[in-house]
Amino acid sequence: MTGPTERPARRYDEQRDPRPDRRPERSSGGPRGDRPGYGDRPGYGDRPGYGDRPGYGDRSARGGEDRQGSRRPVRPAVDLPRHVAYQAVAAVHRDDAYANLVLPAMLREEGLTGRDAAFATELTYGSLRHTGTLDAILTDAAGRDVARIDPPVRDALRLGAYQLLHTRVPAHAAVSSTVDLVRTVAVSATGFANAVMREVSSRDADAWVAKLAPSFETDPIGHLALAYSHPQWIVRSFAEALGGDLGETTRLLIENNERPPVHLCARPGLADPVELADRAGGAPGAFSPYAVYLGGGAPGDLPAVVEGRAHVQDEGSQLVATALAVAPLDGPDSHWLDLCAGPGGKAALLGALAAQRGARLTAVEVTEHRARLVTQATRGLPVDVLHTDGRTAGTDPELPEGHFDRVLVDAPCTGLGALRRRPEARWRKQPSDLPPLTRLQRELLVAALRAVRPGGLVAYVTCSPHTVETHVTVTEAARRAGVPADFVDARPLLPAGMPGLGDGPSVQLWPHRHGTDAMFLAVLRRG
Ligand SMILES: C[S@@+](CC[C@H](N)C(=O)[O-])C[C@H]1O[C@@H](n2cnc3c(N)ncnc32)[C@H](O)[C@@H]1O
Repeated sequence: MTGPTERPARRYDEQRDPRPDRRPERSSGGPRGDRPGYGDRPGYGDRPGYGDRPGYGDRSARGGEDRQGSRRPVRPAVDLPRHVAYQAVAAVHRDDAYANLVLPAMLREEGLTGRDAAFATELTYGSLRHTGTLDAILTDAAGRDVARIDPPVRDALRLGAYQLLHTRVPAHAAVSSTVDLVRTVAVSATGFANAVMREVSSRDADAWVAKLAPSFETDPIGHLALAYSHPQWIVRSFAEALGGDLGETTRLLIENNERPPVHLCARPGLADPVELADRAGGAPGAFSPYAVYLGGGAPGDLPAVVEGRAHVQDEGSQLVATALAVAPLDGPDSHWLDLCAGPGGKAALLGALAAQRGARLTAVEVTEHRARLVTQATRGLPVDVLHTDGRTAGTDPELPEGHFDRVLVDAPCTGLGALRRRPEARWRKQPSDLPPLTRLQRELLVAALRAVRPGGLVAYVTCSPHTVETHVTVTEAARRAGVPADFVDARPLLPAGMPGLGDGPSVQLWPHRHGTDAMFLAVLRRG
């Protein structure tokens, strides 16, 4: 069993690109001083271990002076990409921020583009994904539990260790830039940081895994968790959903550590995916007739997205929403319902399909802010947004019993199927999240079965493959619904020839098999 193999071909050697003139400043009158969200943000100083240190860019913290106060030539402190990566990682750990939200904002604010933006992104996402393994290595290298290292120093060391073990940044550059970074946040810890980084650099990633991971033979889950940086309970749940196949589980873990492409949905009747792919420099999707794959860039700036003819949406999400729309149905077919609609990706696709079919979609969302997002996402489409609790479906006069022909329950879930898109998520989720979520999932599905008409269809969807959120929830809800419900084979509702769909009747998509998020789909027909 080998360790992580992720080694981007990108070289980033600060020796070649020091950019001293682009160093961020945090002087009192400078642009950073009064900017919310960075060093002077409200609350920054309240957190133990973060706030009481010299801020980044403070010259006294940059190595311009030694301990005796004598001047040495001022060296560049930290290049802007590393600085931004550090700030993003610190915000994730300090403020519970989401990397995919804070990082783009920081990149924009700092004017980082192209290779610099790619490097900052790689460092941020990579070190967050690999946190579990990096922490085990840092604990060993430091000779003390990583939890006992000051948070700012710990974040800097994680970034440094990531560069050493998972990028082609030369070791000397990774070590010296990390020490420089530590100097800006905890000047007294530079010697410690230097020693830890040198120790980390004494082995490559595979050798560290060989040293620290339990053997695959005696503890396969523990081994995979450390080798591929996932919590053990998540590895166990993936292995279970994959029928105990640890080879496949390994491929999934590897895929979760890769940066996924952006997927667009060309809204049916409003955009042509081939044309959109041409214009956006992407490629049409492999499975969804509406999908376009992009290598990166800023999809929100594309004219088709700005004009509401396309939206960003994982191909798996497109496939499960489309499956509900194409499932054969006898009788009327004009009332569609999306019971968990926010922020509106599937409602937008279903709304566009409803427009072509003379149907109308009711989109329900319990959170006001997210209900507003649904309204924005579905503007111009035959969609009515209802800000209410979906569990009232079948009893609420606006969501009458037996009224709807097709119902989607895209249930709130742990999101374990989308870990590749949310680098920090795997460390935030807990097994204790499951019981309240599965109760809610069951109640929403029971409500959906009340609201659908006899003969009508309900699609139950999660972006989690955890069997408690998928098979157990569906089976339990069908049992408790109080109306008859039969499983429909969901496999023929996906594009012909799509491989790896299993034995049915439900379908589990996988990043390593299909290149999609791990979406689960079960389709029920009310008797
Ligand atoms: C997985 S997300 C749905 C994603 C959405 N279908 C899309 O494609 O953009 C689940 C949504 O259900 C909402 N939700 C949670 N509990 C709900 C409830 N009781 N009734 C209605 N919506 C609920 C959450 O706020 C969240 O927006």
